[in-house]
Amino acid sequence: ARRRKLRLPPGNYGLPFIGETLQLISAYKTENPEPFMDERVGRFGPIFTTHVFGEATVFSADPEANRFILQNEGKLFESSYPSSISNLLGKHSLLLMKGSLHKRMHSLTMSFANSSIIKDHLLVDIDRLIRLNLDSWTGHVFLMDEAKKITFALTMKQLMSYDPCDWTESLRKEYLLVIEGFFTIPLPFFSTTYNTAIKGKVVEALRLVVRKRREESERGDRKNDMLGALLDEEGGGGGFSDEEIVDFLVALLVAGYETTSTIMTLAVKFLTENPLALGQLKEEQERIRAKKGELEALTWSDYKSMPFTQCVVNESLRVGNIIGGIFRRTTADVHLRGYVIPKGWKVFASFRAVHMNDDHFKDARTFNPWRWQGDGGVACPPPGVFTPFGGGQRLCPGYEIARVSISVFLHHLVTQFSWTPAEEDKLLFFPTTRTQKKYPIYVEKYSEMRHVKSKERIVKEEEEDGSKNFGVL
Ligand code: HEM
Repeated sequence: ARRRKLRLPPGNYGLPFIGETLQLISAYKTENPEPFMDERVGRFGPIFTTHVFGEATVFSADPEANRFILQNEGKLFESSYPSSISNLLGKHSLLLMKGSLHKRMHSLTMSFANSSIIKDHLLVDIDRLIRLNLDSWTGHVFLMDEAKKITFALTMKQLMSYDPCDWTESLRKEYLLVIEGFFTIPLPFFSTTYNTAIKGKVVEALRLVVRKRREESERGDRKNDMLGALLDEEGGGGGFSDEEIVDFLVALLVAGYETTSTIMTLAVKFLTENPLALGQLKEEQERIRAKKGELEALTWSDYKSMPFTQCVVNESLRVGNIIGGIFRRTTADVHLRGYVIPKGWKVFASFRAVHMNDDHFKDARTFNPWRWQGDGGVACPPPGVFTPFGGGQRLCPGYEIARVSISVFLHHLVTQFSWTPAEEDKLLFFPTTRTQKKYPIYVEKYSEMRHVKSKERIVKEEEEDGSKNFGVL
């Protein structure tokens, strides 16, 4: 038999140094970034080589290869983030940890956010905090901004037991500066020092929280949140410094903030554009609400009886591609689907390319939640085909919390409000997936439509409320 010569995947390196970076970026700045992958997959096949962000990189648009990459984390591959992202996250974040420390901390985070914990106590707060946010909606709302407030409130509660207050709101504003500063730099992969300066304030605020909680914990006062778990972990032989704990918390905040809030926004956008799907989801949610009192919180069994909503969440994750793929570096020569990738090379497993491929999802580029309807539940595609939360040792520890938060949000939104888009808004994918105008909508609350009040009553209430509304000005 002829010996097959092992070789690098075929591809183009583009211009010296910048390679094909500009082509990649300009594709992702449009509503339809697919051609960048399509052209290369068409010419070279689903595994090809390119040169982006200063380095030769093997791209995979192949579900089996993606699965192999995810499953061999820590063996043949390790996660590899550009220095700008490492700076943003801090080196003690879960995303940047490696080896046995990563294993231990990943499972600690997973166990903190697993379904029995959500069922047990996180769900009540998720329900309450989402409702609290929606209570303030009137008239014109930027959905993306509200979704971000919600996500921040949920995360602050889950990480360190803080309810929304002036302090959390000012922390959120500082935090926004960090994140927005980071993502408005045109080439985030090259930026370095800018973020560290503003990040300082967020870090400083959290350091005070950690110090206080450490004292409380030493006095035996323990709280049942992520920070509590990190402080307790010390007993397990770890002994994290305040610095390490703060880094760890900030990275959880970063990882969950944009992702969850963007999916909330996109799900609403997709539903608005698909009245049939919205109608079916609304019917499902109204059926659940009809069995409960108006103010009663959703329970785990309510959450488990929303199959169509789960189809909508899946489909929003599939089409939204919040995390388009993951970067890795080979730690040995890797044989992959007939090619060899040398040790030390960069690899990008594109989830987006698989999610948007007609071979794996019929009419992949249309939003169709019904495609997820399986026999008696939500369909489950073959391994490597649907990976919005990654997989393997770095599977997103927030995946269940994210799904629950989005579902609870959709429940309260559709049972309490009707809405119309205030402006046309479109999707962009660079530097992150988002809508251009933060998805502005006009909302109307059903309860206000149902119980039409008498005019005198409204005038009287306004008089009573007057001092409250204007007192602060
Ligand atoms: C829709 C929402 C979300 C999406 C689409 C998402 C997606 C992902 C993906 C694809 C990864 C894998 C990264 C890799 O392999 O390099 C990941 C990791 C991670 N996610 Fe999420 N995520 C979401 C929400 C959250 C939330 C709410 C949290 C916070 C609890 C969170 C925390 C993390 C952390 C800490 C990691 C790093 C895990 C590790 O490296 O071991 N994510 N996420």
